[in-house]
Amino acid sequence: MRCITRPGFQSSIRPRTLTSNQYLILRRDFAIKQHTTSNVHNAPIKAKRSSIRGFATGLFFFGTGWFLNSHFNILSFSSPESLNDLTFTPFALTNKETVSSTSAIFTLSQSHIPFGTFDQWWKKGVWSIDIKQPQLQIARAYTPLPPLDASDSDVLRLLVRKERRGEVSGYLHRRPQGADVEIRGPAIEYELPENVDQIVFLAGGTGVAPAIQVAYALGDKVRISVLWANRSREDCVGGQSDDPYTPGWYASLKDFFANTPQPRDASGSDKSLIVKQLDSLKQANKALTVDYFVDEENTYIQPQIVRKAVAQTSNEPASVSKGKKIILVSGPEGFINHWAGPKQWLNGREVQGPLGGALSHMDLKDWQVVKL
Ligand SMILES: Cc1cc2nc3c(=O)[nH]c(=O)nc-3n(C[C@H](O)[C@H](O)[C@H](O)COP(=O)(O)OP(=O)(O)OC[C@H]3O[C@@H](n4cnc5c(N)ncnc54)[C@H](O)[C@@H]3O)c2cc1C
Repeated sequence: MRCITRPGFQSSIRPRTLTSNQYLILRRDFAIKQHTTSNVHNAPIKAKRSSIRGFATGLFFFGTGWFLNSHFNILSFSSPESLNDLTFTPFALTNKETVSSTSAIFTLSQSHIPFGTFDQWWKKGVWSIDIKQPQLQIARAYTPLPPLDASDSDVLRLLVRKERRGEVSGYLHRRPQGADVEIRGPAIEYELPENVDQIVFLAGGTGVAPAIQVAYALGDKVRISVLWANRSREDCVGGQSDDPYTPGWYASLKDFFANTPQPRDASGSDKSLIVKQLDSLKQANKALTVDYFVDEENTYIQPQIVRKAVAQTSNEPASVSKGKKIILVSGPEGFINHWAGPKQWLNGREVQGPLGGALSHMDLKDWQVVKL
């Protein structure tokens, strides 16, 4: 191997004993340096003074900036505490409401958050924020639930399932009330097109949160059919389907022998918080329907149910329904894969990938499918 000496290193291999010529050259170098540097002996003192002055000036500007920012929020663009999609900012966990044995709604707020921070986001479509687990330095996305009324429009309410051995969901469920939680975002997951007029939403578990966002964003303008599947009834207590599904003879027979629990009627106070929010959205939009499917009750979303939902919402005369028709699929990976096929990774980004799964075998005509 050839050994190359880099120019910067050449001075370090200068011979220890100098010839008279070399000695003269060194002296000349020293003389030139002395000539070009005025008052060499005072230089360290001057440098020290100017660095103190620089430090004091820096301190003054930093202190003034910090004071203005913290007292008047003048420099909000540089505030380390304003919510942004690059750095994490602390929010306080102000409330935790149990929904079921595995999920809860967490309310996160910040006392100085500017009024109306999320107003624009509620109109866009589906959006999320990231929550950080600080010990492991990992983050996961969560989908805020729309406000119940004007009083909670500047807080974030998140429906979070506690995954078995899940790092971030477990961390969040362990946080005591009043503790800080670090947040980044918001980030748009799916922007609703302008001219949408029909939506069928297939939601699995906490995948109902984006369905609630969409229903809230569209108000009473659009026909929406939400088909919500859960493993157990405790996640959707009191949820009554608008179009009750009649199980086939096989499921009925299985129910009979397996003593399958039947859906309970629930009074308003027994209803799960999510069912209550869906009910209040239905009050605001008479064209919103919700159907509940529960694994432990042997009710599942079936292809014929999706076909029916698509046909129902398509029954408008062509002159009335000119807008887009969209099927949104949201939930755990397995749920999305089953209905629409897996998403794909392209150049480090997750993209839709081709339509697969059960929906690819249906004649969906002009319906567009979006995987969330
Ligand atoms: C855009 C978006 C929005 C979302 N919105 C919501 C929402 O509103 N609510 C919600 O609850 N979730 C939501 N999620 C899902 C959420 O981001 C997390 O993926 C979820 O909370 C699990 O994260 P975790 O860190 O708790 O689990 P992870 O630690 O990532 O674990 C995930 C799963 O892998 C298993 N696992 C982990 N380690 C091992 C191991 N060593 N061996 C075997 N199994 C293991 C765990 O048991 C768990 O089931 C959303 C996801 C996205 C992408």
